[in-house]
Amino acid sequence: MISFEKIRGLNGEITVPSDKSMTHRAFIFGAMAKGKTVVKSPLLSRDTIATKDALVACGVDYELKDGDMIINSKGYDSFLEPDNVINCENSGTTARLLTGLFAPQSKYFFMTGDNSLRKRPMKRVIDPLSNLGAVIHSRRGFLPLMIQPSSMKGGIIEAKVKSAQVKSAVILAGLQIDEPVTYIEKDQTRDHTEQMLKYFGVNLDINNGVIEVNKKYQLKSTEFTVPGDFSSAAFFIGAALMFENSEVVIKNVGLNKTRTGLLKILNEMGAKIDVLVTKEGDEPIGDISIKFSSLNGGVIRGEIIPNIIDEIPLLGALGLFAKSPIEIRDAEELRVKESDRIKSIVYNLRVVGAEVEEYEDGFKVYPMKKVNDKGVLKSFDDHRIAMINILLSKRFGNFDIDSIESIDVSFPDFLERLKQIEIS
Ligand SMILES: O=C(O)C1=C[C@@H](OP(=O)(O)O)[C@@H](O)[C@H](O)C1
Ligand SMILES: C=C(OP(=O)(O)O)C(=O)O
Repeated sequence: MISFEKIRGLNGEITVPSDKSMTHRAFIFGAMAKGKTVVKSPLLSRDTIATKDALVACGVDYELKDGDMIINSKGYDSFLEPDNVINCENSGTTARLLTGLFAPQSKYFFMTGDNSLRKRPMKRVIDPLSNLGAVIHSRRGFLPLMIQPSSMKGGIIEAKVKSAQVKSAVILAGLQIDEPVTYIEKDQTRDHTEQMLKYFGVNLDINNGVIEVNKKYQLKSTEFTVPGDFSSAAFFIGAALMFENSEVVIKNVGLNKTRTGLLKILNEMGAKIDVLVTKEGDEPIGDISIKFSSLNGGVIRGEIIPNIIDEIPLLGALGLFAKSPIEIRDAEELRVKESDRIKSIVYNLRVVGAEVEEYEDGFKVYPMKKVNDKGVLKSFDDHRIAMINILLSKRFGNFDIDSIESIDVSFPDFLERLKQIEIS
């Protein structure tokens, strides 16, 4: 059990850890490319280390030097067959992307994960990869799974779920297959795989949600710098809007437009947010400034949902402080994250005293009327829920949290960085 003193606000300039999604991909692409790749300022957290360790098991060399990851690889045609089970730990991105990477390898791979990951669906990647000829056995669509040698062929895959991980798994397989592989998604999901492949010398044909991997590609080794993680920055953006007297600048954040929907939503709700782009390009970077502002509520649904998927629980917490309810719909994907994030956020907002309605695909949070005297917030072993609980605990001062250990998945030094800008 842990509790925090109440704070009054946040003030100052801060940076956030490097992007988790981009670090996973940089580690994977660096392993696929022949030669030496330098990944500058990667995120070193439980999730990204799981990806690196899996690739070390395939014979790829990773060396950390002054905070940069130096990858030496003979290329994906020379991966070794791991002689043990690969543990993807807590990381859905590791499990889904590596299933796509390994499926065409004509080797045996055994994969598992921690208690949370073993409950998360893998059928969503097994089915499309099997349609391309992969042979994958799983425990009823969940980890553990086994990939068996097969001969994969081209094909057209239509997205059944709004998931960048599924899209990326199909692309990673497609890059190793001689025949064309096409992936069609109706709702745009984060496109780091497509954008970052350009840095590794691969330009995919992309048109209106149709992504074509036309042939087998070899990746070129390169140098890639990972910017700050927008989803981690979101906690400071949210905090600045939860604590009056706040004024925060978050430096060097990745601003890929398939990730920053939260800014658009908050702007529409009346938040004072400015963005200064410091580097244009396929993966733009910039500084985000936020001043405390009171928000109007609203209904959020439709195609923006995949863009804000990891920030939705935080939006729920902001609903407590808005002038009218915040309602989220079309977000059923939240139910299969590290925890059932609809259940988790609804539970915690009720602990602090909020009126909340739960729906199969979302929730509705009413503005806070009366704060409960005390209670225990639960993190459900979910890093993003744990960080929201820390903010709620510091905002109200009278709630304990059962555990915050899970934050090492994406933001190991969250408390230390928050402390740098706290006004007590
Ligand atoms: O591709 C990625 O790096 C991710 C995609 C999203 O998951 P889904 O693909 O399951 O939506 C997101 O929630 C996760 O944090 C990271
Ligand atoms: C859902 C998340 O990650 P993953 O799916 O990689 O476990 C997340 O970081 O919020």
